[in-house]
Amino acid sequence: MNFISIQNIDSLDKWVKQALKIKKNPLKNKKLGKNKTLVMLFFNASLRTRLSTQKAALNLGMNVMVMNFGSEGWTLEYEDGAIMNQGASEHIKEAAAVVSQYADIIAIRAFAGLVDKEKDNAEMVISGFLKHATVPIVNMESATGHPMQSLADAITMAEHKTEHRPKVVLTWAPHPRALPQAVPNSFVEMMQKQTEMDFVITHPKGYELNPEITKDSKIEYDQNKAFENADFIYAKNWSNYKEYGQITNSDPNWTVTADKMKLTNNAKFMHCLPVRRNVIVTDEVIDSENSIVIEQANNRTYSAQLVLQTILENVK
Ligand SMILES: NCCC[C@H](NC(=O)CCC(=O)O)C(=O)O
Ligand SMILES: NC(=O)OP(=O)(O)O
Repeated sequence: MNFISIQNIDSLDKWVKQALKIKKNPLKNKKLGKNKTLVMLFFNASLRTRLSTQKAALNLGMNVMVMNFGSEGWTLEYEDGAIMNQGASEHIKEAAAVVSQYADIIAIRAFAGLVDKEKDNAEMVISGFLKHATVPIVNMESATGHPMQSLADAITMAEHKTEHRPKVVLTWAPHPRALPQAVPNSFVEMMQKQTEMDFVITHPKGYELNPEITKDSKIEYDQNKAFENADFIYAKNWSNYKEYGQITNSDPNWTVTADKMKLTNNAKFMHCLPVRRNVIVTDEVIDSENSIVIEQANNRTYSAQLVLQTILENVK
């Protein structure tokens, strides 16, 4: 069993309930991972994913090895039949097979390059490991998805359940750098599995995410209108998908402000972090009582622990 996408979750409701159970007693399965090793390979920077996934593995009694592959590993070749007389030192065939000798589970972070859409959609790194590793693979944010984040988001929303059917808004906000679509993609896929919530995406015209992912999810181009009566505001920047990887809008009017939050039904503010203060969201909003970003980050541990536990139970 691998955990690559939100589509690997059979019943979101069941998974969220299980994660909340783990949260109540995180050391209950301390023996499950005994003598099992998690190898985490990072091709990009991380704070939450690295520490929460490691913590989750330790809660399960696993051994953990972490490698910053992007800066410390050999440059990998992914193309079959490549004549390797250029920059890459090692082929994914050997690299994935070798890591599998030391690991019972391999977790990988490999962001989108945001230059070549086809290449990013093909998930070169994750696909390479899936093909050539001999142990389960876990996605710690790939080119097109960040499912452990969205599972943590689902857990966090369940803990802040409203009495009425909640309205959840995913809002684009400006950012000085071109960012991947992975987080919003997985958030949208997770929300499509929420039968008890209303969901609206708001972003400037032209910032549509991959339509194969958004499908018939509602888009409202007027951010103020989208915010009306919202119970959860989930802010995230992403770069343009059509004009792939470009920043075509940096309008500060899209920043989440206290005035905008006043349009909502006293909504909770969410963001996966790291966040650019006073660009994505004002200090006033992120420092307010309605901000649940730290709880969200805390739930990354239980999201990861459920994923690792499910895999360990499957390989037993
Ligand atoms: N894992 C959570 C988000 C990671 C990444 N954000 C970033 O790269 C922000 C970097 C910055 O703000 O400089 C993203 O959007 O996918
Ligand atoms: N939210 C998240 O994935 O954070 P890191 O990038 O710091 O791991």
